[in-house]
Amino acid sequence: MRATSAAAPAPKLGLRLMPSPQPLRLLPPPLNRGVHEKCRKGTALRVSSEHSRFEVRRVSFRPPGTEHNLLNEVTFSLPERSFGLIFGRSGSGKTTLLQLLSGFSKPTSGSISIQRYGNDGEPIQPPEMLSSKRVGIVFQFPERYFLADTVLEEITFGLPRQKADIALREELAIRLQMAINSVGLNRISLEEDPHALSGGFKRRLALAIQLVQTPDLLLLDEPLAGLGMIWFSKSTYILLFPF
Ligand SMILES: Nc1ncnc2c1ncn2[C@@H]1O[C@H](COP(=O)(O)OP(=O)(O)OP(=O)(O)O)[C@@H](O)[C@H]1O
Repeated sequence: MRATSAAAPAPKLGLRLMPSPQPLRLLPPPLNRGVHEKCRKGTALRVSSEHSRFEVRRVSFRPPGTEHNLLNEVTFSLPERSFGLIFGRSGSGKTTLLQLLSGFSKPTSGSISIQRYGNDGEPIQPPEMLSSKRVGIVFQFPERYFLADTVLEEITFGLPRQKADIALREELAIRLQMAINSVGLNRISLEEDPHALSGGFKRRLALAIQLVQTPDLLLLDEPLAGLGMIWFSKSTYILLFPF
């Protein structure tokens, strides 16, 4: 991935791909019993290697009314169920790139899409644009976007209400409980005012809001800034194994 200004050399951005937390979990445990049975009986097993990638191709961005590109021909791709880290010096364009990935801004040129590949590694359908509804983002200062009076209202703000059937309500309740527990919000009252929380708990709340929504792409802008080492390792674990 590279990012350079059109006129002057701009600070470089980088991308690191983290190993997928469960790259080889092809079959859930109940099916594994069936697999062993089939293996014993000598039945052939077919494992599909169809997969998707999130692809950013030659993305440039120039804010309206300016003369220089903030990003120039940024290219990278992320396999499904993986974890990438964008790094670079202050002012190198990390936040600008996240805004493009989230759909808040449109690239001046280039494309951002999901591409599905078949067993032979070839694309099996045209690239799909990722709807901004399926992208979650935790901003650098998430409290600026808090709207509700209590922690619970803030987490449930975007969830379906009256129209949801019983099954969906049950699923939402489970997701809610898991999100609250996994970020450690169960240690405080859900009646607290979100703005009165400590900086660390504001970040936990912002992450819980996104975990409940189960986005296809989760973007975090400096998610670990201001958090202690223990929370650093815990939140990394949460990001790799959300539920
Ligand atoms: N709309 C805009 N018009 C002109 N310049 C802009 C605009 N938005 C951002 N910039 C400039 O683009 C550069 C990249 O900003 P950006 O916030 O993306 O960097 P960053 O890598 O996230 O920085 P930091 O690590 O300090 O948060 C900065 O120099 C910023 O001032």
